[in-house]
Amino acid sequence: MEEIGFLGIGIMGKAMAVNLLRHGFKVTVWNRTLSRCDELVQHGASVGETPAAVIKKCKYTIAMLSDPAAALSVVFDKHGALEQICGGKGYIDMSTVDADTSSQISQAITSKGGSFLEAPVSGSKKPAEDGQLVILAAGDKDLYDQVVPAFDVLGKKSFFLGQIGNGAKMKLVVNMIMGSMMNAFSEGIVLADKSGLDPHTLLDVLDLGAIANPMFKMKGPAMIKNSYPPAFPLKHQQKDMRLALALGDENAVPMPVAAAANETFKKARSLGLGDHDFSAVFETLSK
Ligand SMILES: NC(=O)C1=CN([C@@H]2O[C@H](COP(=O)(O)OP(=O)(O)OC[C@H]3O[C@@H](n4cnc5c(N)ncnc54)[C@H](OP(=O)(O)O)[C@@H]3O)[C@@H](O)[C@H]2O)C=CC1
Ligand SMILES: O=CCCC(=O)O
Repeated sequence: MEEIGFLGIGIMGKAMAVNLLRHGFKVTVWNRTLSRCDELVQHGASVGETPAAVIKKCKYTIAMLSDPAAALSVVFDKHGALEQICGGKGYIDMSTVDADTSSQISQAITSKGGSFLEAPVSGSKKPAEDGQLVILAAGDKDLYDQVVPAFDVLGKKSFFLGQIGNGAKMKLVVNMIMGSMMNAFSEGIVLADKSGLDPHTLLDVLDLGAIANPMFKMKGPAMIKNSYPPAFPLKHQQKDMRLALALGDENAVPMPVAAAANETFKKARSLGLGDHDFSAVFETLSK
């Protein structure tokens, strides 16, 4: 494959770009806080001074940015991706955003002759480091076929879900379920503890039953120790609950459980826990 551009070297972007470099891809990176690119240079990356400079250099550019405002800013602002996008170039936004944001970016890119894929991912820091993400792509099928070699490095499975918006919606549905589950899990740990049970035994019992899952297994022991090293920042989980609730609103789907979960994530943000892992929502219940 040609050289790949990578915009956004946060928790996920860094792990994904390093993974591409490890597998022999040439990668040019950009990050708003440019100094965060230094570590990538040590892994063999080149640095672009602006998103436009990266697009100019690379046939394909991936973006992995925090939220809709960031995704739009990197495309539309001065020295943004749109300034250099043209026929023959592909832009792949892997950030978690809503379908409307993705459509706006798609329309802008394609109106300049470029091709566009949205491709949000399921899986967190460790799966990103291990190339075990689940990729939820939608948009330009030709571009999808061209970037499969990169997706094969980044993920264990890619889905092509059809028209723009379907990847974004699938991702929001998955994260809405995850956020609600994290709240129920947190309540369960607190209930076990306060009613005189050993929370570690609860984890063992859960792990042997029908609701066993990697999230409970991975995060439970740290939560019991009130430790929340950020893999998936809580502020991003709350953003995803908010966007999923808006999708529910558009489609007249009642979501009382997700709405309650969103409130606890908001409460956690108000307590200054936004940059902790989303499992820190536990703090709102255990205090
Ligand atoms: N962490 C996870 O487990 C997962 C995260 N996601 C999604 O992936 C995306 C990235 O997440 P993650 O890496 O965890 O987040 P981080 O907060 O670690 O990184 C966010 C990135 O976005 C950049 N950014 C933020 N605002 C702007 C802006 N206005 N203009 C330009 N760049 C900006 C940051 O730059 P700077 O360094 O300058 O702040 C940074 O590169 C999010 O959409 C998240 O929901 C999806 C799956 C899993
Ligand atoms: O968007 C973040 C997803 C985190 C995960 O799937 O573990």
